[in-house]
Order: sequence, then structure tokens, then C-alpha cells
Amino acid sequence: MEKDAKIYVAGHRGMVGSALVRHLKAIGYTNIVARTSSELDLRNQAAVADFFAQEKPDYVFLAAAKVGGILANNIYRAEFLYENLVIEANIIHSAHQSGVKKLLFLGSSCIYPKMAPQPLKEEYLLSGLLESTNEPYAIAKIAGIKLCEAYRSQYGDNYISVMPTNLYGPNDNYNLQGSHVLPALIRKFHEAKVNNQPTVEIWGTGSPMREFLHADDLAEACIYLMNNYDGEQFVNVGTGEDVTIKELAELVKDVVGFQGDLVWNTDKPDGTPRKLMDVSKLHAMGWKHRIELREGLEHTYQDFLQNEEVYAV
Ligand SMILES: NC(=O)c1ccc[n+]([C@@H]2O[C@H](COP(=O)([O-])OP(=O)(O)OC[C@H]3O[C@@H](n4cnc5c(N)ncnc54)[C@H](OP(=O)(O)O)[C@@H]3O)[C@@H](O)[C@H]2O)c1
Ligand SMILES: C[C@@H]1O[C@H](OP(=O)(O)OP(=O)(O)OC[C@H]2O[C@@H](n3cnc4c(=O)[nH]c(N)nc43)[C@H](O)[C@@H]2O)[C@@H](O)[C@H](O)[C@@H]1O
Repeated sequence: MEKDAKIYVAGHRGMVGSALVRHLKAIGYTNIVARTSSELDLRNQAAVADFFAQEKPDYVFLAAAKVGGILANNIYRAEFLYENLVIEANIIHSAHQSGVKKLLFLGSSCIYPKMAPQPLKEEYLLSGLLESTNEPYAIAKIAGIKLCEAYRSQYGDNYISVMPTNLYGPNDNYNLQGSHVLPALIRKFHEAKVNNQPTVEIWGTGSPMREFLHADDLAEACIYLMNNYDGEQFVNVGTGEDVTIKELAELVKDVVGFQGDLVWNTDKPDGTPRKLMDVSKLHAMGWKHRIELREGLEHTYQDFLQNEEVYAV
């Protein structure tokens, strides 16, 4: 990307979008265009088309989506499918119509079959049934990958797709009903500590395994790929290391300093048993994550403490 290029970050206020804006500005990209969802509802096809016709961005990072954890995905199935389909379709098509040079679409590790071999290689896509709790979201993300492939095939558009693993970091979602596990545990252990509660409830059995990448690492990887990768094949982005939910809970308990006990609520779903990304393609290109989980957790807990009144609404 040229330093004076006009870069549109869709979803710039979100965890990933805000990390992208931070990193882009830090390395000298200052011509960044962005709109909040109240300024531009990306579900509105005509409004998106008008925005692209007016702004004509050179590059697009598509980090806008309806995002949530296992419970939200399983409850709001129609919203997760419809909103993510419409947002990605509107942006990808308008990018084509306005002549965007390059677009990076953000998918998710949930696109892979529930029981695929581990670690997950990009070629495992569509080789088996999906995890039911987030199938709508996964189908929308797979459609986004296929849209980018189809616009490249038919029109020659340079649209690439990135599949991140579970993410965490500043501006994460700390709403206990809608969030992912890591921010939920930070909030639960913190509130139990300050309120002297004897126990903290953790969902599921604790046996599923998850990989966690800090949003700052993801932002760096996305900028790296936007500047260095023009391939059709989507690319996994992760750390290549995972932990059980039980190990994660013990780690967050220790970082937060909660002294009580864990209580497992097995009425809540475990979801996919494991979804460890094979990141050998990305490593072969020369990029590797830098923030290890414990260090990332310590930074993220400090960020939570500094922004609790905003995050813990
Ligand atoms: N979080 C994860 O663990 C994870 C893992 C893998 C992949 N991803 C992917 O990474 C991307 C970013 O995720 P995130 O965690 O950063 O999500 P997030 O914090 O929830 O941010 C999503 C952003 O999308 C925007 N948005 C949603 N609906 C919109 C609409 N109708 N019109 C305009 N903007 C809309 C929101 O804008 P406003 O703030 O202005 O409302 C928000 O800033 C998504 O594609 C997600 O699927 C996330
Ligand atoms: C990356 C995301 O992965 C998501 O799957 P997934 O990792 O299971 O989503 P999470 O909500 O992070 O749940 C991961 C695991 O943590 C357990 N867990 C334990 N305690 C909690 C808690 O308090 N809150 C939450 N949320 N989980 C908890 C949960 O049961 C599940 O086994 C997909 O639903 C999304 O679509 C997206 O793809």
C-alpha cells in the first residue's frame, strides 16, 4: 500500500478494526476513511454503494461484522447469517464497482468442519459438517471467502481472505451473554474478586481447546498480507498453540488474582472440541505472532481495568 493511499477500515471501532487503525497510523498510513454503523449501516446496499462512489478508497480492510461468542451465535442464528451475508456482499460488490485496488476480508476459524483433522489446514474447508452452534455465522464467512474468489475469477479483482483464530485485546466485547470466552472470564474473575464471591461459573466441561491471538498481532498480520500476499487461497492466522478452556480459566484466575473456586456449568455448550490453525503457510511467508498468551492476558486485564466503566456495561 502506498503511504498516501486512501484506506477504508470497515468496522474501525471494533476490536480488530481499532487495532488496524492503530497500527496503520503507527507506520505512517494516515489517509484512513471510516464510518460508524450509525453513520453508515453496511446492511443498506444503496448507502454502501453511495459511500464507495463518493470516497473511492484504494484499499479496504473488511472488519465489520456481527460478531459474538458461542451463546450469541446459537441464539441469534438468523441475525448472524443475514447481517454478515449482507455486510460482506454490499462491501465486496461496491468495492468492485468503485475500482478498489485490493480488499482484505476477515473470516474466522469456525469455517472448518467440526471434526476436521488438527491442526486445521486451509484445504480442509467444506470437507465435513460444521459445528451447529455457529453454523449460520460460519456459512456467512464461507460465502465471503467464495465471493472474494469469484470476484477474482470473473473480474480479476485482488481480494484476499484471512481466517483468524479466536481473538482478544482492547475494545473486545465484555457483555457476558454475547462475548467470547476470554473477555467473559476476565470480567467474571474480576467481579468475583472485587465482590469477594467464593466461586466463578465457567460454561461447559472445560475440555475444549482454543487458540488465542492478540488483536494487535492480527492487525500486523493483516497489514503484512495486504502488502505482500496476492494469492487466491485464503490464509490462516493464529499462534499455532492452543490450551484447554480449563487451562485458560486457571490462567485468567491467576492473572486477575481471584482466590475462589471454579464451578462448571455443563448445561452450556462446549462447541467445537478443538480448532487449532495450521499457520505454516503464514510462517513460510515470514510472519509470526509476537504476543504470547500470558503477556497478552496481563495487558488485556490492565486495559479492562482502565476501561471497565465502558466495557462492562
Ligand atoms: N473476535 C474474535 O474472536 C474473532 C475471531 C475470528 C474472526 N473475527 C472476525 O474479525 C472481524 C472483526 O471482529 P471484532 O471482534 O473486531 O468485532 P467487533 O468488535 O464486534 O466489531 C465489529 C464492528 O463491525 C461494525 N458493524 C457491525 N454491524 C454493522 C453494520 N450493520 N453497519 C456498520 N458497521 C457494522 C461495528 O461498528 P460500530 O462499532 O460502529 O457499531 C463494529 O465496530 C469480524 O469479521 C469477525 O468475524 C473475530
Ligand atoms: C472465533 C469465534 O469462535 C466462537 O466459537 P467458540 O470459540 O466456541 O466461542 P466462545 O464463546 O469463545 O467459547 C469457547 C469455549 O469457552 C467456553 N466457555 C466457558 N465459559 C464461558 C463464558 O463465560 N463465555 C463464553 N462465551 N464461553 C465460555 C464455551 O463453552 C466454549 O466451550 C464462534 O461462536 C464464533 O462464531 C467465532 O467463530
